[in-house]
Amino acid sequence: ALGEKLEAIPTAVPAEVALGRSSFPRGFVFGAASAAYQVEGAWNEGGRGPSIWDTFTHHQPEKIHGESNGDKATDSYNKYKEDVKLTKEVGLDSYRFSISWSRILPKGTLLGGVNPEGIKYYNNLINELLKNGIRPFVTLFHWDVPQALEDAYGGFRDPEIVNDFKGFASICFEEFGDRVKHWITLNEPWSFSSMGYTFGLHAPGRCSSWYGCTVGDSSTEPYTVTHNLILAHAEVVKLYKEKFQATQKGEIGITLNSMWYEPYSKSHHDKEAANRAIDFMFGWYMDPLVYGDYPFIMRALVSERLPYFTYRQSEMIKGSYDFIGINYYTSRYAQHDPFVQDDSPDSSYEDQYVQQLVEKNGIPIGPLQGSWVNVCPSGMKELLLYTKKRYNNPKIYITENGTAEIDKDLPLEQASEDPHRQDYLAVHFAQVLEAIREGVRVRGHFTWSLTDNFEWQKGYSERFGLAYIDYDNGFDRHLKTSTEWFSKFLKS
Ligand SMILES: OC[C@@H]1[C@@H](O)[C@H](O)[C@@H](O)c2nnnn21
Repeated sequence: ALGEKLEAIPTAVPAEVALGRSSFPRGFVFGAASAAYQVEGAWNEGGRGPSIWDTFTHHQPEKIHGESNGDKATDSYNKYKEDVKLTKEVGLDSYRFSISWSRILPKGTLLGGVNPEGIKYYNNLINELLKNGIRPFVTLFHWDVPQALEDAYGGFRDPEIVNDFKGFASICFEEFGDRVKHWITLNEPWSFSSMGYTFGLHAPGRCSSWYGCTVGDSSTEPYTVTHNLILAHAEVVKLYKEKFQATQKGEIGITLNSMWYEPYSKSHHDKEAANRAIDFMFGWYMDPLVYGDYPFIMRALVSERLPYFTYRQSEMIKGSYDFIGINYYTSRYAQHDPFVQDDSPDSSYEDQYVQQLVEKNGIPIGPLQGSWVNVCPSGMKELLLYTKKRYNNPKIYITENGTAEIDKDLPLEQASEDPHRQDYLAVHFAQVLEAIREGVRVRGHFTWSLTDNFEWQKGYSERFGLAYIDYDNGFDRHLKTSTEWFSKFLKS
């Protein structure tokens, strides 16, 4: 079938792959994505209050490549019209972006006051998109907790944040819901809780001392933070469905990231390890959303460190989505990591007893692009089929999928050449199409990212954009060569 043929040559897909958009179901949405802290800049302009990412990059600069930060990012706060123009030039249907919580509520709470300049900025962005026939897909939370809430009660470590997240969401639904019809509550709760609280590599930079942090506990905080994220998500969905959906007629969901896991060997133990790996990354969230509680294997292995939902909470969480957003980039081998006698609970990562490997017998699971994207298109299809089978075939948007190149300070001409991105997208489109033909209800695909941007702990060293940002020359935007193919694909 189409998928196999393309997958057989994952990095040399001919550009004329007959995979035009017309192969996809009518109405399938092709978009590109971004996130507030990674693109806006203007960190202390227009009334914006600080977020934990401003604090993290300013106070722990050594944790970020080149000690860089998102103070200016790609200056999208001032250049958003250029970004909308790029989206239109490529021929995309939709632009996924996130709203900066502390730009709308500088103190994080409704009581702290709404920032009118923040409301104005997002109205301008939404109106510019609609004027150009581009559909806004809006993420409410893409990791940028207002610092004021971190100071007041520890952010997502405290259930009080559920009410403040509801307050933020209610303002967004009221102010933008007449034009925004696709809402995502959270982006990647796994990344926020694991990178921020297990490994301490992302804001707020908390983890156990043996992971190198001065504050935090990798064995408990990721579970507490995840618990409050899930409750915050479900309360906001309840708010939208009770107060806004009937009149605004939009849809609301959540974005979860997951790798796909292949057993390292055919052994029973490694097959079990692959199941644990997907449960500790994807099931951690999908099981509560579909079945009302965490995966059994997590209950068994994490035990008293895994919080409980009340019956009412469980009922509220179950089915709290119109769609599931899936962010897929790459896959890993899963190898059983045996129990040892004096095992102490280290972290939400060690709790799964899985070695996640990139290579088997010295051969990578897929050719490496950027610093961590091993091109493994079959993993996209496997994850989609798994979601269909295990979680009652939900409506799905691929809310992120893309690849990167390491910044080599090349001249503009060379830096804009990205045949690897053309190959990457073509083979992943093929896998999505295969999954759709096997009954998976995929309704759209968003490429990460529209432009190069602030890549978190990697700073500006890794470029994921369809458009190149020339940080040395006025932050000019230049579409990369892959978009020549992408535009043809979207028109054919
Ligand atoms: O690393 C590239 C991108 C980040 O830039 C996004 O902010 C994040 O949602 C994500 N998840 N997986 N990969 N990504």
